[in-house]
Amino acid sequence: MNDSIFQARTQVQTTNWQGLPAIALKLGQGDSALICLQGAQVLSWVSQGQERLFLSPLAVHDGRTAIRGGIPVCFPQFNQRGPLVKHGFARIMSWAADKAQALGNDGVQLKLRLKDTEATRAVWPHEFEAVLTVQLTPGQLRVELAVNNGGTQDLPFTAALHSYLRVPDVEQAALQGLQDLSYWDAVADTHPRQQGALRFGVETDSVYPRADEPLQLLAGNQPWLQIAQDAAWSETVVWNPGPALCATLKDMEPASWQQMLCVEAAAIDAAVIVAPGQCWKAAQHLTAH
Ligand SMILES: O=P(O)(O)OC[C@H]1O[C@H](O)[C@H](O)[C@@H](O)[C@@H]1O
Repeated sequence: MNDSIFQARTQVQTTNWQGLPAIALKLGQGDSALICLQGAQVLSWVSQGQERLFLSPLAVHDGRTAIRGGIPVCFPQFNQRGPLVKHGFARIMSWAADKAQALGNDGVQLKLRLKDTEATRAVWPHEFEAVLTVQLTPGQLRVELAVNNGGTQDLPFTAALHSYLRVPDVEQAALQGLQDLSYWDAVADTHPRQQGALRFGVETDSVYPRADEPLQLLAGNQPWLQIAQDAAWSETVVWNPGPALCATLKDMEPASWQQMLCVEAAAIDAAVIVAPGQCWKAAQHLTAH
């Protein structure tokens, strides 16, 4: 699929990832992204010649299992905070892609849609349309989740953009910007206050309130990524399984925990409620250094 509205060197191609339908975006400047229709999941983002997202070499690709890596969309339930499958059904369903559109001089935007079906209504009795908008511009990836309530009842949900960021070595990484915030350490089940930057090496699973300023992820002492989230994402979840939990995850190599860090834009502590006819939307913005 090449489109004349694009600059000669901006490319949009239908392709596949491990046999699953996918769309590849590439800018004239060289940055690229790969989006799988299963889950509307961004699986790859290459900026300045470096892969910025982690995708497990053992990720399952059977079309019905959650894909380990990239940016899974958790909707309409985060984790096991409700009766639905873990992290909701959106990540294991096939979304429909609109035609890609040009964005500025050298950018591209792709919207993917998921609507209620008989199967979703059977487990979650709501009429909805979720729209994931992926915007790729030089050095930046912006991912927005919108949820439209097409029904006559309030639509309550929790959600997250469960971004798996690739890092050269998580034990040499630091995440800045969450200091002084009180958070829930889900591993210890305690509510401490964050002292300084986050460092990694053991299992980390923590829920922070959203910080006012963008977060900075350092690799060694070098800036690696900036992570920002719109205010409607009220929480940030930071997850790394560490060596012990990673060894038990069938779709991760034992050492994979060293190459990833999940920094998730989340709306989970209180359910979002969308009134009939209304829309909720919020984006996560990743900027490569
Ligand atoms: O293995 P998954 O179902 O993809 O979940 C992976 C992780 O997601 C989030 O980060 C949660 O906070 C973790 O508790 C969970 O283990």
